[in-house]
Amino acid sequence: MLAGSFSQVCDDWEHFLQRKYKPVNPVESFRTYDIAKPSVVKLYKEQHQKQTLDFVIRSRQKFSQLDKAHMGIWEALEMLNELKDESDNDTELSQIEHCLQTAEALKRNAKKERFDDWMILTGLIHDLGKLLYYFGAEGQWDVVGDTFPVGCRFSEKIVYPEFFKSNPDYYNPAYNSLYGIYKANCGLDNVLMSFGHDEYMYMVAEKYLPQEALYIIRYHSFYGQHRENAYTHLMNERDHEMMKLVKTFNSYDLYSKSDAPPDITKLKPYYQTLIRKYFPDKINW
Ligand SMILES: O[C@H]1[C@H](O)[C@@H](O)[C@H](O)[C@@H](O)[C@H]1O
Ligand SMILES: [Fe+2]
Ligand SMILES: [Fe+2]
Repeated sequence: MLAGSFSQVCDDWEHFLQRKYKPVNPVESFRTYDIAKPSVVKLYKEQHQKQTLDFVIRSRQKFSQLDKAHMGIWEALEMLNELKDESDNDTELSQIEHCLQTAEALKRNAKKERFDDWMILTGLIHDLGKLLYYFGAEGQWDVVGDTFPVGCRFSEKIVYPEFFKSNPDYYNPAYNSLYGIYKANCGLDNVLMSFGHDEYMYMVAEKYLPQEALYIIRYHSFYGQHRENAYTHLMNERDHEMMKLVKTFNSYDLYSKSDAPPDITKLKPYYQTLIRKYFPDKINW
């Protein structure tokens, strides 16, 4: 036990040094999974093993009821304050801080980029689905991390593709061809993604936000597509249009992680007003 935690401290320290002395190129120093924290590797090992088509169908069913809580957006953000995302190699901050960093980065560029205010709001709430962790998820592996389609071949472009070899679907001929259970260009609407905070928050926000915002929330962790373009064969026209927005959003989600921690109390009034414009006081989770 003691030896275990000692080696954990050593691993973390080594990771810290590797990151600290890696040449700082603002873009290249993010998502460097070749020098990942041990918690990140462990997370993806479990995620890739357990996210099967069957699991996704059951999780969607379980969480689409929205019977887990009834609360407001800011309340939800505060609840997320304690959560540290084990899959994230780039931030040690809590999730409320990450959400505010993303929103603030979008706000700073809003005029220049002509972002509507819902884009800023999307930054604020995009990771709120991580509350799943407190609502009966099985661990962090079904809450955080990059997402990918299930029911068809796992792309080699997904982080740690080798871990898919312990997923039973990897060996199922109905699921391991290029299209698997899907048709060419069927649209991501018709594709089942690994279950996690994106899909859950999409369900929670569905009644309240414009389609573009919902699309960003639903696919923001789909790096296999928005970064690697590995699933274009499943996309339709609408996906191509919408995916541009996801790419734009991603640079604010990712690169704001190096900004200074936000002053939560100072920012609260602005965001409460913005939240009120789109959401009622309390919503179903
Ligand atoms: O580790 C991160 C984190 O969990 C993010 O919230 C998610 O959107 C990313 O895809 C993932 O790489
Ligand atoms: Fe996320
Ligand atoms: Fe995020």
